Amino acid sequence: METIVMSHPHHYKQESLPPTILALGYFDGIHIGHQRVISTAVELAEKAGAVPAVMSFHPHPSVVLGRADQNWTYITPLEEKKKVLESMGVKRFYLVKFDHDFASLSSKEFVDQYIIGLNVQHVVTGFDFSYGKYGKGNVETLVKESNGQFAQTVIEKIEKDGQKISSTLIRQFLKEGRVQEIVPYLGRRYKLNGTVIHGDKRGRTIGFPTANLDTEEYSLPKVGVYAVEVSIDNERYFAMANVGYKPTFKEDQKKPSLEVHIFDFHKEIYGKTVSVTWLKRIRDEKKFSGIDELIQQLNTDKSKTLEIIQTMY
Ligand SMILES: Cc1cc2nc3c(=O)[nH]c(=O)nc-3n(C[C@H](O)[C@H](O)[C@H](O)COP(=O)(O)O)c2cc1C
Ligand SMILES: Nc1ncnc2c1ncn2[C@@H]1O[C@H](COP(=O)(O)OP(=O)(O)OP(=O)(O)O)[C@@H](O)[C@H]1O
Repeated sequence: METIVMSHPHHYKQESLPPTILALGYFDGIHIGHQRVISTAVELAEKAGAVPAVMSFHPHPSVVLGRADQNWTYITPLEEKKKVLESMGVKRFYLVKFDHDFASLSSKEFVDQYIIGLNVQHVVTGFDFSYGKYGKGNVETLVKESNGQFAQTVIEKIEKDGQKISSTLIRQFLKEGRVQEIVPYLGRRYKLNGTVIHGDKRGRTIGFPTANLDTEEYSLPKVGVYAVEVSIDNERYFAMANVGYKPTFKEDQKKPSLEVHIFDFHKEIYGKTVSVTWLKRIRDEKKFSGIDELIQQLNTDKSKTLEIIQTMY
């Protein structure tokens, strides 16, 4: 998949571009609704002998327009999003730099400057796609504003249990620690990558060594303890994870951290990438009155995790 970065002001025009079918949207998570939009573009492109492409925006508009706090995180940060798109058969990824200049373009200017020059035959969006200043452009205006230069397919609302499947809903599930319930919305288990960093080296002294992970722009589920599966160098292991502040030992940690205790694993992995797949939430994080109490709880957590894993695999 080729990535083409588009920053403002933009006048991408190349006569030699092959006919393109373009799916449009932010697509954080690439959930079941997004998958329908994108796979429709891929299928249409296959039939027409055209190139399947996606246009997306970065960073998230909420960050740039100041609607989110400073610690905005993603379900699929950019690199993860690219991998998922590639696996779906997308061949071109138009990545628009989202900034104030871009956000102030009228809907017509967006179509003229960003889409018309790409030899787009057909656009695919969801029913509630909006674009341009104040989000004024919508599925009714898109083809009109191109003067009929491309065809359009609008995907109807994809719902589950009466709710629109959306990035917002999946974020809400993460916030509530409902990692298991995410699966039918996201279409897969929630997974994130982290780099192993140095912790306080206390875990090994209590018989539960942990890999402390820097998860950068990924969203963490609610503070607490979880059964997880991890993957390191393409090998899979079972593990239990703690998202939190380690209140038994620390009083001043500002942001929750993620650490995993991997069962039957003793390798040195500092600096490596660990991917964590979230299976089920076990309990809240607690402040224990001493190390022995914590150890006892960790043994219980381990039994519980193994039980959960047995019922799942
Ligand atoms: C499965 C699991 C559950 C944990 N639960 C708690 C907890 O409830 N309260 C707490 O203060 N720390 C908890 N911890 C964090 C431990 O305090 C931490 O692993 C230990 O202090 C080692 O930290 P270090 O890796 O920074 O050396 C938990 C860790 C794991 C792996
Ligand atoms: N459940 C859905 N059914 C059909 N189309 C959808 C669905 N969710 C998103 N889309 C479409 O996918 C594209 C990307 O949408 P967007 O990234 O805004 O997703 P979203 O999940 O609705 O996000 P948010 O929760 O942040 O509003 C848009 O064209 C949108 O209309």
